[in-house]
Amino acid sequence: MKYVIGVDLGTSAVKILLVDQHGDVVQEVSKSYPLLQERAGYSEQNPQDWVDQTMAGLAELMKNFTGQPEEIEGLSFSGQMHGLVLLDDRNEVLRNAILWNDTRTTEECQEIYERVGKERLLEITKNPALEGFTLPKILWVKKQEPDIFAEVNTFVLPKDYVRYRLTGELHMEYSDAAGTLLLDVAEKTWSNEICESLGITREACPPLVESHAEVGTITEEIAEITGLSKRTKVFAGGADNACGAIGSGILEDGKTLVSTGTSGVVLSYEASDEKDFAGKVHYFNHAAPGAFYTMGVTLSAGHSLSWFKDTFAEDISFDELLADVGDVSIGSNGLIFTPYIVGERTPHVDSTIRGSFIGMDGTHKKKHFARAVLEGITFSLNESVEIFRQHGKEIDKIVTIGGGAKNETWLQMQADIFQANIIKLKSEQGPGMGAAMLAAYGCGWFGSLKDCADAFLKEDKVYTPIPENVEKYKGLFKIYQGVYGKTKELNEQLMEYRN
Ligand SMILES: Nc1ncnc2c1ncn2[C@@H]1O[C@H](COP(=O)(O)OP(=O)(O)O)[C@@H](O)[C@H]1O
Ligand SMILES: O=C(CO)[C@@H](O)[C@H](O)COP(=O)(O)O
Repeated sequence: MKYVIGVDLGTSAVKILLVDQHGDVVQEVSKSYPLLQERAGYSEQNPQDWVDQTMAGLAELMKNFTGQPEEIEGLSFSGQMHGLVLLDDRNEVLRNAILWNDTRTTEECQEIYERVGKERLLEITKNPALEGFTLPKILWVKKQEPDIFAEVNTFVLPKDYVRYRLTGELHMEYSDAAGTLLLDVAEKTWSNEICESLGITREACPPLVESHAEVGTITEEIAEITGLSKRTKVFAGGADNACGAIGSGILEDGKTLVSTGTSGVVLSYEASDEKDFAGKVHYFNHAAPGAFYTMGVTLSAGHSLSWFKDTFAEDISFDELLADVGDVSIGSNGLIFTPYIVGERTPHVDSTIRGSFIGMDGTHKKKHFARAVLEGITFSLNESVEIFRQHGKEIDKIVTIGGGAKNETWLQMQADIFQANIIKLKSEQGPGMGAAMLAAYGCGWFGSLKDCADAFLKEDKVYTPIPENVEKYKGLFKIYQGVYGKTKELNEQLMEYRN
């Protein structure tokens, strides 16, 4: 038998899938690492934690693998997007990575608009300046940590760094480069204009490759530590949402995906770069050759749920926490949650807004709060679904992936709130599967990613909207939408009290 490995470097954990030639997941290993939140709005991780946990995960997987290491022909990556990893001239890491959900860079976003121009930025990158993207983080380090900035030789994104440590080769690929705000998305080149306007040297931008490009093999040292063969080919991989799209078969027009990982994403396939969403949703290069995708992002989807669990129910599992949410009626007995616990991106680009529980009542128990959290996250995602519908997209079927797809009540809730059939695949690990598929395609097992998707992806269950629930949620969604405007000013006033 032949195998490939997909490594998904998520925000909560690295998830590693061993996938056989038929597309069956024969082993799955997950290793978590901490999120470092030193101050409100800050979010960092130590790149060494990613490397250590990836090695540990690969070693565990190989220990349980009964075949020969050489049967694993290829390995590829999916990675949390936008995170800034700064390297010196020996490719040593200069500081903790600043992540996609870090919102300290509002001033730098303004600077980008002033120097490049809002319209011009949208023309080149197809995206607005958002705090989470990489370029404002580079500018923040330049201004706030000049000594570190003086040492910078190059910058990469999270999975690029881990791939470098496995192969000794340093690259970035287009789907992740698109999220830096330094790429000319249509031309697929680093933008000289943006680099020059903001004083970033072109040499700091790493070489660009396609997602299915073979970039090297496992080094001897890593082969020894993990048990992998040093002949295993390593392919560049893609941004986690691009890989999630591949791993969910979002490879042609009309296909939509919802992901509930740490972030939440509603993603739609685009055959060209020519649509105009006026920057309301992100517009990036797909990891499938020549294609694109658009997406709306909820900054704290699974993160809201894990925050709630860690704060109020630390000692129980997600399954225990959610065991009785199905007994609570729609609307959580008059309780609404907005998931803005680190600010928001879609539809409200706002780093100051924070979350709320509205309608707390003396009768509410933990199960009401837990259900309200699920409902609030799903309402937030529905705002992205609405933007797509307003731009003419027909959305009657959505593939669902990510940690949140493990819960049946949540999946039915998605069907009722999105008013669409929700398709759960056999594996909810879309990004890891997408990475494995890039390796399978790169190894030449299939003529196209679409052929690979047809062979690998299997539907498990479909959740259809229940008309009575749909009606109830329509009213609640309107109330939810009102909360942002009513809490915006209050949150601005609270700013001075935040650490
Ligand atoms: N059994 C479960 N039921 C519902 N949600 C879950 C469950 N297990 C994990 N989650 C949610 O999934 C999130 C992690 O999803 P994942 O796709 O692995 O994220 P990431 O790729 O960002 O690391 C957690 O933050 C948590 O909220
Ligand atoms: O910032 C974005 C997309 O623009 C996030 O979606 C990150 O890519 C992190 O993904 P997860 O860890 O939640 O999968």
